[in-house]
Amino acid sequence: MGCSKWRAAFNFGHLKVQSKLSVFFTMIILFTYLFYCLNGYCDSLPRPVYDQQSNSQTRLTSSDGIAPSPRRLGAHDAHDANMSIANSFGSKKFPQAIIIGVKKGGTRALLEFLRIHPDVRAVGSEPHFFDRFYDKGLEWYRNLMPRTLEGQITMEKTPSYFITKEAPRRVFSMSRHTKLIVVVRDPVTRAVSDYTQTLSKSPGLPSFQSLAFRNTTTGLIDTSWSAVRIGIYAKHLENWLRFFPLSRLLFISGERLVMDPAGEMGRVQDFLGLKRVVTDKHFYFNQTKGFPCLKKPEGSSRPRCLGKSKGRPHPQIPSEVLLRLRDFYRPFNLKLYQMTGHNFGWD
Ligand SMILES: Nc1ncnc2c1ncn2[C@@H]1O[C@H](COP(=O)(O)OS(=O)(=O)O)[C@@H](OP(=O)(O)O)[C@H]1O
Repeated sequence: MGCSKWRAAFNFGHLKVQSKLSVFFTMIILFTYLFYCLNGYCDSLPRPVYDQQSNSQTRLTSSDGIAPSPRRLGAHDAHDANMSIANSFGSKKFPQAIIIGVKKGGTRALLEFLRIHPDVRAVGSEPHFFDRFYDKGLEWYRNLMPRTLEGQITMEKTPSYFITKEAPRRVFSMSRHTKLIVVVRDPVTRAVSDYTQTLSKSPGLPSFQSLAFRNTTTGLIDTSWSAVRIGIYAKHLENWLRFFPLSRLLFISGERLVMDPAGEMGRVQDFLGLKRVVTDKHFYFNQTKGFPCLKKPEGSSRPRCLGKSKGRPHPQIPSEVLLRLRDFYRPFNLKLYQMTGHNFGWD
């Protein structure tokens, strides 16, 4: 009985076979569309550019800093689904600006602060293309980049580029117009910070002083220890200046980035030709962490500080060791001040 009703409803006998077929296919398309909509896939329809831009600001990354991981977001998951929309628009470009150093200078803080700017899109993790993965080729590198819309800047940060001999030539051959940002920090504190990081991974590490000195009695510094070598900024900078004019480089003070993040961010935005969108309104000083944190980091509406590995306590190093290291760095620091025309006030 039921079957005959259906038969009657779908009785297209008066139509030609061709018309029957076209009605049949139309219904299949309609049902498929309905099925997809019920499952939430209709969201992938094109959206106005304004939406794409606002979504692009909430992109997630795998950074070790303040960007939340997709799983941690929970209630925001529905919102995340829209992010793939933003990602399917725009195009992947080579970075126009790179934070090339220095390790432990405050490079993560700088990148996370920049990422709240709507015209900046950056890779969350460190690509290490110009030092470790250069043989993978430029297309591999470009594919790592987020999609950008007209007027947006693509960025990445890999602090080891600054000390990599081949990096300046390689970056130059990608584009001579690449803007380079270097976050420098007192080389003595930087060395201790570097040591603290290694110590956290290998608790049995020898003492700082036994690694820093080639000979403890003469006080000869071991420049082959990377924690020391990285801090000879003037030497590394010479390599970059063989390929790039000084005007293509911006030096950010790691100390000022902590004391006055908005001030340093103003300089970065000017250098990148961006509107000064990131201002003091975006920061608050977190007393517990002892560092500035973001009121509203990218991809989150809640205030967030950088992760535990950023801004951690340093082990106590004997003051005579630090003084000896300070003496060692002084001439190189002065050279850096001279080369950059900027006194970082470490001496
Ligand atoms: N806002 C804020 N919050 C937390 N930490 C901050 C911030 N600004 C700068 N810093 C300093 O950044 C240091 C880590 O530097 P990097 O991010 O360049 O390290 S890394 O090379 O990527 O491992 C880290 O070094 P440590 O203090 O030794 O942990 C911090 O001093």
